Amino acid sequence: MSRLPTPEEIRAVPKVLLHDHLDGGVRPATIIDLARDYGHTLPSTDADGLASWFREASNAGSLERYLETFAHTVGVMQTREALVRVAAECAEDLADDGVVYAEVRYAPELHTSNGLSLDQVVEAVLEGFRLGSAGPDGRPRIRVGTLLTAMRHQARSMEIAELAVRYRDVGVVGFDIAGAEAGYPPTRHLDAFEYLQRENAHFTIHAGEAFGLPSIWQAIQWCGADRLGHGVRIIDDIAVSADGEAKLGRLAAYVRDKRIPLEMCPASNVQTGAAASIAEHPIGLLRRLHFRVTVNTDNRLMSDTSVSREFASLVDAFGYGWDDLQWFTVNAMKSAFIPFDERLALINDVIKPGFAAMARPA
Ligand SMILES: O=c1[nH]cnc2c1ncn2[C@H]1C[C@H](O)[C@@H](CO)O1
Ligand SMILES: [Zn+2]
Repeated sequence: MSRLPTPEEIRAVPKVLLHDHLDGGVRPATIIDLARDYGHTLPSTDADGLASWFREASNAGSLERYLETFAHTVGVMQTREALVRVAAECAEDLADDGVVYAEVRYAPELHTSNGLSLDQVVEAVLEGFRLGSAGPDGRPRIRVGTLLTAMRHQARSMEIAELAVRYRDVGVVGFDIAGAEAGYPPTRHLDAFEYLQRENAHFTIHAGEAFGLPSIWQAIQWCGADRLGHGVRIIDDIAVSADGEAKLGRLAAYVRDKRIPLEMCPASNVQTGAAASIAEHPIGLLRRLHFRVTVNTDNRLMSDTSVSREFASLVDAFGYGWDDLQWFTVNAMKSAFIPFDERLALINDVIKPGFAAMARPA
């Protein structure tokens, strides 16, 4: 059997990230700087101590408790300067990890408590991504598209959907809803999703993470989601017999047949209790059954992760090789919210040559 990809090799290949929260990936040292400037009290003022605090507090076993940690990132992301800095550093960190295309999401409504308007929040983040994407020669090292998230327990989704459409030609590529899932079904925001469909706009929905099949069913069949954020609970609609044969229910079959992308976030799911461990994560079964699986970070700070680390942990748990990692990457690029010709160019000109050079060195 050929040698498995090593962490360094994984870092070197071109990767694609579709599900990453801006406020879940702030550098600990930056949080400390900003908290000092804005008088925000933190659980630790030492960068390593703060990093461990986030990791441990996020090992909560429930999505609701996991989400409480965001008070310490969102709390320091309330000015234009802070947002530009956090977004620029996010683009740099992703590019350093070898990510060539990323869709990064955040909820503009969470960043207005110091008086910024929703438009000012969006413009600050776009400026940060522009600055952080440029290499030393000025040429972009990474392409970052933004998804605007509405919080599912609030009632501002229509406003945020309109914001996403307003900024669609200058870097915002789609819309999402996030936050506690139980008790806040996607259909609560049906007017926003119907508006986006009339506008020919793209959106994903966090569904099937902390709640089961009804959430996934609503996201797809009522709301018209292009992709599913997490979607792990789709396995509740798949019966696997003792000999390994899988029988798909109607919803699981629909998701697979329609090639609906699943934005899987293994490390995050273990922390929130959506999966017991990486080795038992539904991604193993779903990959085997050829669902359109993609691999994502969700919150790099809370999970102390990166796309490369997620891949490395899957290599460890499932013995994945280069073909699997390329398959996840091409799946993600195919599922991105940028135009088809641009996705194809990244697949043919960047991703495939990058993997070919690594898997079959000259
Ligand atoms: O995995 C998640 N599920 C639901 N909501 C989430 C997850 N990760 C982050 N969020 C929330 C907390 C953030 O403040 C918000 C916008 O990024 O989205
Ligand atoms: Zn998420």
